[in-house]
Amino acid sequence: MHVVTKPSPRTKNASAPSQGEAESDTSAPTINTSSEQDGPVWRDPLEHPSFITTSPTTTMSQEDLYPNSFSMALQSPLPLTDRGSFASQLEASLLATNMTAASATLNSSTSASSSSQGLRSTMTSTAESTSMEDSKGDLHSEETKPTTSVPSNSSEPAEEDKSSRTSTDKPSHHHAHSPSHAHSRDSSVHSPPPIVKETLDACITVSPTGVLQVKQYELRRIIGQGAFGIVNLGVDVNTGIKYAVKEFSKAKLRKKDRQNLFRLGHRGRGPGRRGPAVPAEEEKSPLDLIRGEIAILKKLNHVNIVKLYEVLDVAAEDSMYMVFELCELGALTEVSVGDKPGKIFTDSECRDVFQQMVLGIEYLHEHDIIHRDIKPDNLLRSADGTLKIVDFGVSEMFTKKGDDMIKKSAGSPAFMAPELCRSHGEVSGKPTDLWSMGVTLFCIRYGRLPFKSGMSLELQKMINEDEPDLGDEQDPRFRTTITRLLEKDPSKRITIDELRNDPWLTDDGRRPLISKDENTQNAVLEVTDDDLRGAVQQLHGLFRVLKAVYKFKQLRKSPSPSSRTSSRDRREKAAGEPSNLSLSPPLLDSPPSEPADDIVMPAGEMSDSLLAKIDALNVQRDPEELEDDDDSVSKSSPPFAVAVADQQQERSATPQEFVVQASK
Ligand SMILES: Nc1ncnc2c1ncn2[C@@H]1O[C@H](COP(=O)(O)OP(=O)(O)OP(=O)(O)O)[C@@H](O)[C@H]1O
Repeated sequence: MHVVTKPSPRTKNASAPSQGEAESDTSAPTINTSSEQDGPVWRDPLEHPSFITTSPTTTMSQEDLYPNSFSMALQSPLPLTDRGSFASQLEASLLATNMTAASATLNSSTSASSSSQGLRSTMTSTAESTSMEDSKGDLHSEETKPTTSVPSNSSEPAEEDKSSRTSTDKPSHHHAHSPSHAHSRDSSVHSPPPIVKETLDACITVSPTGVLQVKQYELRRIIGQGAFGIVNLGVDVNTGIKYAVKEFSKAKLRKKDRQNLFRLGHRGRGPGRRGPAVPAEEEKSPLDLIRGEIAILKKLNHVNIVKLYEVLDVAAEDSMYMVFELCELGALTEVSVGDKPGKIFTDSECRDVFQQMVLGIEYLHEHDIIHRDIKPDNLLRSADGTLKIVDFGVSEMFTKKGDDMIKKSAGSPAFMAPELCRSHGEVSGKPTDLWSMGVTLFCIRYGRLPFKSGMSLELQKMINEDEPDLGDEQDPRFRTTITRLLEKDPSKRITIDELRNDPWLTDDGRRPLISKDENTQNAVLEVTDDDLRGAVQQLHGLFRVLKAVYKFKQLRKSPSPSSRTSSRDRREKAAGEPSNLSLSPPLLDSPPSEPADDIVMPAGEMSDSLLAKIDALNVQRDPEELEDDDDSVSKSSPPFAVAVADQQQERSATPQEFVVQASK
């Protein structure tokens, strides 16, 4: 059963490039070719240091990972954290970043060899160099495989095609742009906005080789771990285009949502004050739980902001998915949480990265969006080195032009502005992003945090009172820039407009930014409350009734909602199970002959034997296990995450065990 959102009238005219265009687009996610030699080289995120745990034993060569302007600086070895002082590092890391759990990256090996054993997501710490080597081998062998090697599920792709009938696009890919900073001079800063497809009842299938496929996206391997689920390398089996498919646990999101409702009214994960009121008594549709993030991402169209292509809910499972542009090179850098310095970027690299940050944030601010969690972990890079701002989970979007007042604290403590540390009232949001940009710039310039403490109160005091140590910084222009970014008083802090003429940023005018008009011309379309509600296709009318009937049938078959599994569970346990079976049942045994406009009805009926097969495939999940999952979210209340016990534990831990926290 596929529900397709009608494109909004505003986005209908947006002409996405044809597939051919997409394929020739150098900035598009790389397409597999049959020959490793002649084909584009896809660089496995797992090879990138940002995908490697920041745990004490991480050692990884970075050669060859960076094709562009960063290559020189990356000759230096990865920052190593000190095994001996791990406890203090962990505390420091908790304050530094909310994603070390993500860095305790999970290496899901789906190589030809592992595929032959059926799908088995081998969760191991990529910190182990041996496993990294393996994963590299796997990746390259995988890349030489034609993407059609895994047959798509018999009738499903056709259904999927049908499901796209109202979304006239193929996944569009932004324009080509030259490597490194040249994009900042690129006249085609914006491509036509992709139309974000929304599918409420996506199908999950398991291919003969045991690879899980959600709609047309084959989930090849896990490339990251977020607060609410994993991030997969997904390949569209129809086009071969690669994506980052972010998987969310609905149970965790619901739990978080309930907590937010309790604490903050209706301001949970999402657009803050723009969030539409949702009646408490009415259970939200699953995608509603991330409606804010979806609503924001739908409106954004900038080369330095990650693109969202599709959101999918799998009704019978605990999982839902967001399909993003893949950022092959992973995070900009790791924040050093130990005594040893992190990677230090050259002056020119710092400028290049910061210019892109400025352009992306200018675009956001110009359209009344405050990111709220700028830090190196949320600055990913595409294959050509272009910076992509990601993670709008705590971002806020404002209705009234000029109103950027934010209240709740969010983001990662080490990157949090002084006014957020000391104030319980409202503060202006834009300067808080500028501060976080300053901390990020400091990190890449010096390989360390400007303010670092394992104790939260002490950290806040440092942020509020201490001046950052610029060491023997030789460039007076940079001293001025960073000092103005890390100005304690938000009203005196440098603004984006001022940064445009900053001598260091522009290298005394030799490296000017593209004009503000050009950078922001592709205006975010006005966001209405309807847009926000429509960020997720609402179920109503006939469909709601049908859904109720379906749910009733499900109840008969399945003892409790908690028996729903996540696709990850299924992936781990599906080896050896019958393949090519849709796990997401059609809506009704006998679908109505005239489906509602925006609903594509399933082609076939759901026979009892099929239901029995589905039941057989449904790995029943212990309700307590689900509760445990939820608990990992409640532990996560502080807006930062992290990670890992010792190396030994890492090897055996499940993803959940890795996540000490997370969430914003
Ligand atoms: N578009 C992408 N391309 C490549 N890797 C990505 C992409 N998006 C996320 N990742 C990686 O996946 C991991 C988890 O990302 P994710 O955004 O889920 O984590 P998070 O910062 O905890 O966010 P959230 O709190 O929203 O779950 C990170 O290592 C990140 O670098």
